[in-house]
Amino acid sequence: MAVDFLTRAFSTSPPFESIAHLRTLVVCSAPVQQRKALALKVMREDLIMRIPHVLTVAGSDSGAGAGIQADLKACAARGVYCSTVITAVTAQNTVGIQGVCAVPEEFVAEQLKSVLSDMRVDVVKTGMLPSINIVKVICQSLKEFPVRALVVDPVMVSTSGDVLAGPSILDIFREELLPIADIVTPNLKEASALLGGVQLQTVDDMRSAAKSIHDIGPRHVLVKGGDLPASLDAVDVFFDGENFIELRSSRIKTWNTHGTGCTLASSIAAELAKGSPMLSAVEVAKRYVRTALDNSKDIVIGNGPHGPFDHLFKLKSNVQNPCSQWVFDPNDLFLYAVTDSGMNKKWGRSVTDAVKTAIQGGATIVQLREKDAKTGKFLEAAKACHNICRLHGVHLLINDRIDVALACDADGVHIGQSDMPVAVVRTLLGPEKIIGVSCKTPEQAQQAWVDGADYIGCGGVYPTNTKVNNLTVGLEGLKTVCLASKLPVVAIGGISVSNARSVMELGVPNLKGVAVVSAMFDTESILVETQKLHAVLMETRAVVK
Ligand SMILES: Cc1ncc(COP(=O)(O)OP(=O)(O)O)c(N)n1
Ligand SMILES: Cc1nc(C(=O)O)sc1CCOP(=O)(O)O
Ligand SMILES: [Mg+2]
Repeated sequence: MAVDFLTRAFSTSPPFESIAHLRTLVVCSAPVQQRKALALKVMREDLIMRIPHVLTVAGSDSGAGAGIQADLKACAARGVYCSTVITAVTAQNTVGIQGVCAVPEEFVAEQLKSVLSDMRVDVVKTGMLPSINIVKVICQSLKEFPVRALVVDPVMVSTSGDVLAGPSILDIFREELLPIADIVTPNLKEASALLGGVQLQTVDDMRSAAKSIHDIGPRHVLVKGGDLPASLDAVDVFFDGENFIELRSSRIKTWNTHGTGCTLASSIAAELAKGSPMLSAVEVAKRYVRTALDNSKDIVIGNGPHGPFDHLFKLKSNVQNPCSQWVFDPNDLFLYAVTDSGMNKKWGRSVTDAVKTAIQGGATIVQLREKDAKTGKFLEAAKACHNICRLHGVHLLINDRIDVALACDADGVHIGQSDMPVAVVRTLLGPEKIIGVSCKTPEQAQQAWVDGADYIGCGGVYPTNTKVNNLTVGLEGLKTVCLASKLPVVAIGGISVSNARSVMELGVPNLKGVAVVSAMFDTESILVETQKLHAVLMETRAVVK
């Protein structure tokens, strides 16, 4: 049925506008005598609500910071179902591991069969695997019951330094488990052990290790650099067999890091189960772990040096859609439309028409900046614009108003230096939402990165009438901020068709686009002016590249 449905879907013409529209088109395009049966099947599919499912195969941590318990909490937080196969029971707390009791491999096999033969598991994630035979049993079960993806966290040593799987396990990891893994996520010690004890001290070493581990057989490798000297940023190296991607973030200063490895791997599994591509899954999982750590700095549980953190921090604040999968791409900043209620009023347009036309003209991201709107009207407009943006695959951000962004489940917010602090906004919105911050200086840009923003808006590049008393930083100021920024930058302020080229020709790699208000919305034709801006940007992109 699924294949049949997809075949029809992709041969559907004209293009469908929504899944509901597509389903109707598919049913109507079937021969008359098949339509009723097809409609019933489609309705039944609509009614069956499948929840993405991760099976974790790992050890139990009695302290509940890591292992099976961390996996269950992470999956719950990320909105997927998690079943469990327990490979070992540990007596463990925040001080260390007091005892380990491995589960006999026959009983691991029995648990695997129970789950895999009955439930539709999307992704399997492995953690602590205390014996060679347990690894064999897992590989065998996965042959018998294939799943969509296998995430291997090659757990060997706990945060407290206790050994959870000895060197004898390495051969079977290399020979049987890694070759069937979709991603393996070693930390520096584990990567070194997998490669026979090579020294890993720099990011270049991590790249070589990622490549060598990839040669063993997994499709993707994430070498986690958390153990690099604490003075450096946190860097993980992702390798897909062709490209290396350094995933950098500032370090969160906290002792509560017990269980981060398990949580990251199960969060990656959760995103894969929802259908994310691998790099997006890794990025979202990293952001989730980072936000959880940031929200758990003050927790005190136990007397040991590394306490657990709060996976379910979101329960303390607003709950967002856990199944959203759409990750921010800095290139979305290319042509950034920022609305203005005064301008729409002047030209007699609704904000929804203005947004729709800007997107038709080539806007790649939209911000609702409705300074005069009352809250109720703003929310109404935001909901309507969000529907339009979703339909066109364009992110919608809300200027200043975190409450409105939450209420309409917008993709994020843009805030200024005197608005709510980024870290607080991040807690309110969660790890997946986009946060942009206005910055005029290198110091502000650095702080935005440390606080977990996604991009910065830098201006005014030129004088503007849209924002009163706005300081103009000029092209030089923009360049200085771009060079100091670890985040992508969008330029704003007085930018139009006549000067957009000069802005983009600064040629700084993290300057990703221009944000425009009046040159788009204070015009007779939003469509024509947006198209012109888009064309200029495309030309400069070709030249700068
Ligand atoms: C993309 C982008 N950059 C900068 C701003 C300005 O934000 P802020 O400093 O909060 O000023 P107001 O827009 O609230 O007047 C922006 N909105 N968008
Ligand atoms: C909203 C805003 N922020 C700025 C900043 O410098 O941070 S300049 C600005 C107004 C941009 O409007 P226009 O494209 O009409 O000049
Ligand atoms: Mg603001």
